[in-house]
Amino acid sequence: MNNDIEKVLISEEEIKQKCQELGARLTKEYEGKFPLAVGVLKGAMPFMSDILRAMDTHLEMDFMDVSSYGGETRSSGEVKIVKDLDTKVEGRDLLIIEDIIDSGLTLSYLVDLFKYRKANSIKIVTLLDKPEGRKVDIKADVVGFHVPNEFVVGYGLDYKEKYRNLPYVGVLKPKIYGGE
Ligand SMILES: O=P(O)(O)OC[C@H]1O[C@H](OP(=O)(O)OP(=O)(O)O)[C@H](O)[C@@H]1O
Ligand SMILES: Nc1nc2[nH]cnc2c(=O)[nH]1
Repeated sequence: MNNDIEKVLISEEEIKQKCQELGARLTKEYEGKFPLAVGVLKGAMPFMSDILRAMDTHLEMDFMDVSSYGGETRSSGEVKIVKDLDTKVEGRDLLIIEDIIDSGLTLSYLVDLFKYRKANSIKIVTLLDKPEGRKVDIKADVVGFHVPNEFVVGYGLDYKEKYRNLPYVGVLKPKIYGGE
């Protein structure tokens, strides 16, 4: 699997340090509160696991699965709920955890949904931000790293469901896209 990677953009060590730093920051921001951390499946799973374990505060976890993409790398522009939360959102302080904001369609849909469901507050935390991909105006409150306008994989991010288990973020060799 590692042989399929052309270049590493963000190393395992850099991700570890960033999770500690952001976890400490969120610990202060949520002191005395009981936030509901919402992981957006599947990509956010590794980041959610690491950043929440770096937070020294009580919190609740739940998961949402929405899909804004077809089978491959291009956005269809559609967002649909594949799995909804089990938890009531009304009155809660939401901490949405994402792996990447690209077009912004996924998060824009989720923020509107959670506002409609009367969340008390909504904070967006994303490991990666790809500002050049934006199609709608949305910003994260907490960003780990900015990435260039390239398709990235690893640490939750897939290409055809593979590479999510890479411990770093990188770019695939061109032959992988053309090789099937
Ligand atoms: O800003 P956007 O252009 O909407 O892209 C970001 C979304 O795309 C990816 O999810 P995907 O729908 O591929 O599902 P996955 O997490 O299960 O891979 C990623 O995990 C984000 O949720
Ligand atoms: N794997 C992957 N999924 C994405 N979803 C939106 N942008 C990306 C990206 O660059 N890589």
